[in-house]
Amino acid sequence: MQSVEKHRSHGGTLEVFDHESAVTGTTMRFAVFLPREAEKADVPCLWYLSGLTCNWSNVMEKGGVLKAAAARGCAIIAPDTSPRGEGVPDDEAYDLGQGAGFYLTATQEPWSQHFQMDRYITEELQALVTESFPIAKDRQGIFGHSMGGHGAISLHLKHPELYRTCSAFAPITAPSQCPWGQKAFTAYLGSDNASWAQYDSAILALKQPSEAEILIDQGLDDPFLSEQLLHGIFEDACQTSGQAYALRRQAGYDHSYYFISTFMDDHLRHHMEGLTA
Ligand SMILES: N[C@@H](CCC(=O)N[C@@H](CSC=O)C(=O)NCC(=O)O)C(=O)O
Repeated sequence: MQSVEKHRSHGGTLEVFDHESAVTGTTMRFAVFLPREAEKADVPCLWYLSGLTCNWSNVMEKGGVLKAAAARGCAIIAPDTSPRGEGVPDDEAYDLGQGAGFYLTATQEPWSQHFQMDRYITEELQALVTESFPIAKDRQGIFGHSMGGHGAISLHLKHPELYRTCSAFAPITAPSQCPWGQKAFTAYLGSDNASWAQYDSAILALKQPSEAEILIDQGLDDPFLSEQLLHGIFEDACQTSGQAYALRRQAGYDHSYYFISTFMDDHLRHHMEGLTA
């Protein structure tokens, strides 16, 4: 693991690392924010999964997460959204390939060799960061935005003991039924959509609800709302299964980091209340 940049921020430290991933077969980059409390004790940790086209920097630079995490004594881990580099397949479109890993294990060529983002995050990066940093393994949560909101909700529902708390900003909640998800799942998983259910948050919420309350903020002026995000399908699934959720419809807000940063502190509070209960 190699440090590529390090900054003091809000009394804590933001550091960016490269490491060789055996799971993706590439060099992967991620960022860690440690609050000042981490100098003396293990701290709770939130995993933030970003959306299409993003890497570690979007939330750290524009999300308002450093100030919020420092105020609550919480670590933040921001992985990349896909493997990258020469030899890694890509697509001309922004919503497939590099920057668009969809937090799943691809089974189809040419993607399957490198695109293993769920195992990378839940197994390899999990082991690396909990061995390397003062993180309380039993106080971890997960959140994310858009494609990363899909990742956060699906990984929480599949690993509720690991990620005890969950929230999302404008998540893709029913990827099997929206154009972004259908395109990615067809490419990565194949056209037989039986395998898609394991990565679909609405289906997971219906079939294997968790004991946590999932907080979602959704801007009502989000240009992707009606076609891609489909929170009504997720809400119906939660109501049927009993999955606890709080869906906050935010008038006037769009899909951007101006929206995310507005509600970031609410999400940190949601997680910290859940992790300290
Ligand atoms: N710019 C692209 C659209 C990509 C986009 O809007 N990405 C969002 C996430 S969308 C769902 O996962 C994002 O977070 N962008 C980065 C940012 O800093 O805002 C296009 O070509 O239309």
